Amino acid sequence: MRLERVAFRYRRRSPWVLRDVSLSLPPGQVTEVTGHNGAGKSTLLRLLAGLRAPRRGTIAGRPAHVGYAPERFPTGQPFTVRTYLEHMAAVRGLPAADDWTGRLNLDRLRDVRLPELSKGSAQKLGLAQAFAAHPGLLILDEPFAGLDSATRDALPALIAELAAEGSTVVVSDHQHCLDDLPALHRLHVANGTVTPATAPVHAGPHRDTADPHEAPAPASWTVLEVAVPSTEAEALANELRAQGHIVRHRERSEPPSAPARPHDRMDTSK
Ligand SMILES: Nc1ncnc2c1ncn2[C@@H]1O[C@H](COP(=O)(O)OP(=O)(O)OP(=O)(O)O)[C@@H](O)[C@H]1O
Repeated sequence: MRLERVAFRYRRRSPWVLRDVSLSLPPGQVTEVTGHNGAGKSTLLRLLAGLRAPRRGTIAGRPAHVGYAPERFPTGQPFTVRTYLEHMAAVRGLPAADDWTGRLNLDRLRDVRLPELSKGSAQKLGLAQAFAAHPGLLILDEPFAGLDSATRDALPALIAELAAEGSTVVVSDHQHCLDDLPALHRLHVANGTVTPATAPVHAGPHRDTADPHEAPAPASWTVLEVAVPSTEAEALANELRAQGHIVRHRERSEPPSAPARPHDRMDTSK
């Protein structure tokens, strides 16, 4: 898929959101899109998905099947999760695919009506319908926002799986949850332009607001292991992520024994 000198603004006299954007998105590539609030990430994703047409320039080679999960999934529709996914499959001429509800931890909500879904569950349904589209192009707009830890941790592997099957995947993700994916391609949106971001965009405790062109990555990283009761894990993980830290989630049935002496602390620099 190729964008050639694409420019876009929402209204004829409003400011240009994107100007002169040229880029290629090959099959099987996962691309992370970053940029400040209001930079134009969602706009770029809507153009890629075909929901908006460029005012200038061309977009060529868009795959026939596009899966798109918006930043905020609309829940005003009069369906249950199950009937919504069945309708979407029918509209697309595909068999109803149940497996994505299971893989996105939505199974127990299959008979819940959309307006009754929590924000995170609605987000998962948006992802399920996008994955179920058998997409040659998968567009996910801030998919990690509002997800529970288990789904957040599972999502990169699901994205990588689709890419391995040949899908072109584009994800806006200001939390950098995809940084562990090998061969992740990065684009940065700023001032109406879209440029490759070559280095990993880690900028320490304030990653959410960091600009890769302004904030150098720290020289070294320390991995701390913190054990908390499961009931407190999600709140703490969200708090740490909000501060810009990278958080991984691992369940244990037994509490780890507390270190007996100060030098027993686990403090591993990498
Ligand atoms: N439907 C719309 N009509 C008019 N202007 C819009 C519309 N959607 C977005 N904009 C404007 O386009 C610009 C880019 O918005 P966009 O949502 O693409 O940015 P973003 O990088 O995704 O921001 P965020 O990180 O806050 O989601 C902003 O100035 C925004 O106000």
